[in-house]
Amino acid sequence: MDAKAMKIEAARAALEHVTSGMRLGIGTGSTAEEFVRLLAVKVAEGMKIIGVPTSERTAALCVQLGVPLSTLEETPELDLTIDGADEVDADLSLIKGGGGALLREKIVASASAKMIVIADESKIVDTLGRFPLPIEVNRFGLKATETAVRKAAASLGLSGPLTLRMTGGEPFVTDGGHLILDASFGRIPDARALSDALHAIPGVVEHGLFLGLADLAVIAGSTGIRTLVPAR
Ligand SMILES: O=C(CO)[C@H](O)[C@H](O)COP(=O)(O)O
Repeated sequence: MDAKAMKIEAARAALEHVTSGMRLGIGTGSTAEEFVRLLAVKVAEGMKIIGVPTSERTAALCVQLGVPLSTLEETPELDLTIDGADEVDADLSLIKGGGGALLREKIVASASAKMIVIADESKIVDTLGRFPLPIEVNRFGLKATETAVRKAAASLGLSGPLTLRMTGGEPFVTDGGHLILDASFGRIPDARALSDALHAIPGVVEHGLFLGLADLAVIAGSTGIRTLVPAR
């Protein structure tokens, strides 16, 4: 099975957790997009759901495929969010934000009674940090925020390149109008401590550590699907 086929299988298995009447958070990224495609088929067959997308990109795909949408203003409490991840550990702590949607993804997941992560097995890690940690920052005071992030990381024994995410020669701008610093700190032994330290920096809008949010991971591998629950 190639990577795309694994993403489709993970999305298909997660779809079994969706029932008619649900208010659904809908993630961002290539795996989440496979989920949207399969969900659209169910909707066309009569399944009644209302979706809250985690990005403009996901919203556009849902509109194109006829998946009914709402907003968190209209629908502030959701039953289930299904989203991809860049890394998943045994506690179902995640790194997210490879697609730049981490802020809305975290808001939507936090508004949901349950979060299911869908991924192929390449995303499983022993310790978070192989994938650069996305940190969404305000444009104002970028250099000062960068310095503060370096100091916060250093206080936890972490260091490494902090790179402003670019696209087409310009800084990448999130749906919320912010910038992203990708932090290549390597292994993050205490993700909670790093999360707290980053949240204490005023210029940091949000970061891609999703701790205690995922309830179930549906992981597709060459030998089939396995589900993981948090080891915590
Ligand atoms: O967090 C995300 C977007 O902000 C994505 O869920 C994450 O990057 C995984 O994407 P993909 O399914 O394409 O590997």
